[in-house]
Amino acid sequence: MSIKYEVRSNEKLGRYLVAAKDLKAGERILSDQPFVLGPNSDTSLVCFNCYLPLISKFLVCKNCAVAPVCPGDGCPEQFQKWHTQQECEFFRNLKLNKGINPMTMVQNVGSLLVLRAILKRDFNHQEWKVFMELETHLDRRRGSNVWEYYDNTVKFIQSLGILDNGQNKDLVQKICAAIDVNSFEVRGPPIPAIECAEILRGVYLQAALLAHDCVANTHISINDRNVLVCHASTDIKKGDIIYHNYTDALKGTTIRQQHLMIGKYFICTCSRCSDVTEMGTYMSSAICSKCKTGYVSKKADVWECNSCGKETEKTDIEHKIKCCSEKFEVINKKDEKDLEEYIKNVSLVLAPNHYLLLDAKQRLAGVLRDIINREPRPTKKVMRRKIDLCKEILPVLEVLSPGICRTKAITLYELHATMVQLSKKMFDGREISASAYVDELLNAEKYLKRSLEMLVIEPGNSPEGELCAKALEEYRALKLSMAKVMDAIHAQGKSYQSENVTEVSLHPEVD
Ligand SMILES: C[S@@+](CC[C@H](N)C(=O)[O-])C[C@H]1O[C@@H](n2cnc3c(N)ncnc32)[C@H](O)[C@@H]1O
Repeated sequence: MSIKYEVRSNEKLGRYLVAAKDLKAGERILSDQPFVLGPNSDTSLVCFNCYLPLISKFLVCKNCAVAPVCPGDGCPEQFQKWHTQQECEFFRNLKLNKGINPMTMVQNVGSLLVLRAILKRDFNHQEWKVFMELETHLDRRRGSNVWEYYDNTVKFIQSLGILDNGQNKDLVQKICAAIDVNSFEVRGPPIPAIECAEILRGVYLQAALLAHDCVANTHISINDRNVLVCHASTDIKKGDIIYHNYTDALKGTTIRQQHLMIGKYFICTCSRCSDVTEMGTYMSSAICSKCKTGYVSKKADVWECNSCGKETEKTDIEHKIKCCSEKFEVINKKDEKDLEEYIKNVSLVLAPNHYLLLDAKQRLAGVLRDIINREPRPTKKVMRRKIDLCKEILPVLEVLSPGICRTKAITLYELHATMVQLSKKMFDGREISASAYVDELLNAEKYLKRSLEMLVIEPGNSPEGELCAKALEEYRALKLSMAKVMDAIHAQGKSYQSENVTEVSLHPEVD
């Protein structure tokens, strides 16, 4: 494989990756095995071998008699195993020499990742050296709350007697810092029956060098063997910096910056962070209380309307946003009515793409999807509402996550699915002609194809990979439906003529 990236370094970013050649959207840039993978520092008990949660009971590894592992038939075969022979031997010696017992491990599961990183020192010296060179911001952490927070981990590791005499607790703090600053969130194995997973953290030594931008040009996926693959999400020119977004693209600038400062110790100065309109989305703005049409956005210490120019005291606007945010915390986010009510009220105060509204709209689209899938005869009103919500969310995603984006792919898929269902219902009810039905299916096909273009790079065995397989099936079914309707049109001696209707969600609401 030709070289896709080079490592550079500068004062501002430290080390970072640049494209060594022109890269096309969807092109694979790198693939990386985890240097270390494990549970979060505040996790509840997980199996040391496969990372499934251990809820009520567990066994201990037969060989070392220390590591807590899955009860019953043991860890499911298909999951990767992390309690290595070397670790097992290490625990066995600890038990023999220091009388360590399984309860010590149960109580310190949050320090397992750090322990596993230290054990790498003896078994993979080269990788350990690279790990130790990662950015840690140790001086910024020294004496802070996070330093204190990891005191328990320091004490636990010291109690195991694995640090050489000359090594002080700074080494453990450095490992904690290297993990905090450089790790990626990794989905643990799917928990049987409840279809969700523990969130783990993994350090990937190549991917750790990716610099951050709030509008990234890469797409990261991690498969069920925990291999990280980084694709270009847009075309990247040779010499351009390869960026990953360390934070959530669907949050406003203040929240993203807080997250980056607390976890990664820098102030982001990207084009989105430097633009009060957040690239024209007005994602953190409120509606102007004077002219009622403009959006007020934060400009240094005041908030200014983009239409009438009125300046509003920072405290006034920030109080309003805080109220909307607190209200969002307490509503039932699985309830259609609560979400609709919230959207209605908050739309009077905040700009239409405000991140709180977008969050509420995404959740409402999910609730409506469940209703549509559950009900034997979902109403057209519900389907139209879901279509409208997807169409409101997509343009924002298009701006903030250009090119390949997981949320966009899922939203496009959902949009297509509901368009197909709604147009079928209307055609079956003789509310639209066969040609209008074909028009609708063609529109849905466009969304589905765009979704598929993004989903194909997802690992086959991930939830998105499974969605890709489903979307492919639906693509075939859609083609078949269109062919059948066309045949029916021809059988009547007519030909298909596009009616160029606007998409069905905009038709008058008749149920
Ligand atoms: C995951 S590491 C990236 C690799 C790191 N530059 C190195 O040399 O090891 C994250 C750190 O890189 C730096 N960094 C990444 N993106 C940045 C950006 N957009 N602005 C400033 N610093 C950034 C910060 O120091 C951050 O804590």
